[in-house]
Amino acid sequence: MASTAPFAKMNGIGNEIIVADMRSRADRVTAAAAIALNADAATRFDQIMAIHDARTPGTAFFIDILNSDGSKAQACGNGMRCVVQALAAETGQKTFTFETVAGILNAREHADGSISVDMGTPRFGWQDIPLAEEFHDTRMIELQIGPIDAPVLHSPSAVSMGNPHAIFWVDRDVWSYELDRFGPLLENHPMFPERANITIAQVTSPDTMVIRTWERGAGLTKACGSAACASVVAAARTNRTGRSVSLVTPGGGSLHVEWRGDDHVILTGAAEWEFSGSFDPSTGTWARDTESAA
Ligand SMILES: N[C@H](CCC[C@H](N)C(=O)O)C(=O)O
Repeated sequence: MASTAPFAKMNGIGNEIIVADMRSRADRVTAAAAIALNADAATRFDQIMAIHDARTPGTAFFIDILNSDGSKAQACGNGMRCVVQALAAETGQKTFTFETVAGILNAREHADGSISVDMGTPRFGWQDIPLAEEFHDTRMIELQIGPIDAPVLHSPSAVSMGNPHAIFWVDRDVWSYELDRFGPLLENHPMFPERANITIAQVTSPDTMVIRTWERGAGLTKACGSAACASVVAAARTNRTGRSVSLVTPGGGSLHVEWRGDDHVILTGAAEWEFSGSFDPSTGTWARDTESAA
């Protein structure tokens, strides 16, 4: 058995996050540990954000991201805010430079407690997302679900925010779609060789949007930060909104996304600590800290 590592159960406007402190150790959180933690109602999560020692000069930490099915994710905006809040509380520092498999990213905690994460630059090339077929223009790709002559969802925009996203535009309330039924089919559609995060988005004004996301490797979640970023970028690219948009997510929380003139996408929102404990990164066996809140 590996020695235990501290963790904090947190959430980013309802996106269920475990921040694991893997500093000063060489092992990684295993897929088996992720699956075991997710099987326990008390530690059920959408992503584990594992903080490792830096491996590149100029960065403070390397962050490894796991989905609840044990697979790896390249980006997790809501989880990054939880990491920032945990590290800011520990160190008093307000700005951080992280490395993930998708590259370097900067984040900052503001005086009001909200946190902004620079999610980097979006990519639109079909090979970058990736898609299985060549599409010259990924603002709208050919993909539909439901009856062939009356599809329920069709013609999504596709975007990479380091991870693959498809955004289906809808006119009706996002709750009126059976995302729990269509999500798994679309996530695993042959169009997406690395699977995809599936979002339905209703634009409500040039600077507001409501989204619901079926996450790759995690299923329906209360919020998905990279999907919020992908949705705003795709909405701006298709002239549905401007480049600065507030989003409402199923957790009831709100996120703000700005696609800056320098092409970087900035995600801003809250993060919340729930309880702390320690766990075995190889098996997922865990215990709550006795002084930790319920
Ligand atoms: N909840 C995350 C996204 C996780 C994406 C993950 N499901 C993937 O496999 O790409 C967020 O806030 O950005």
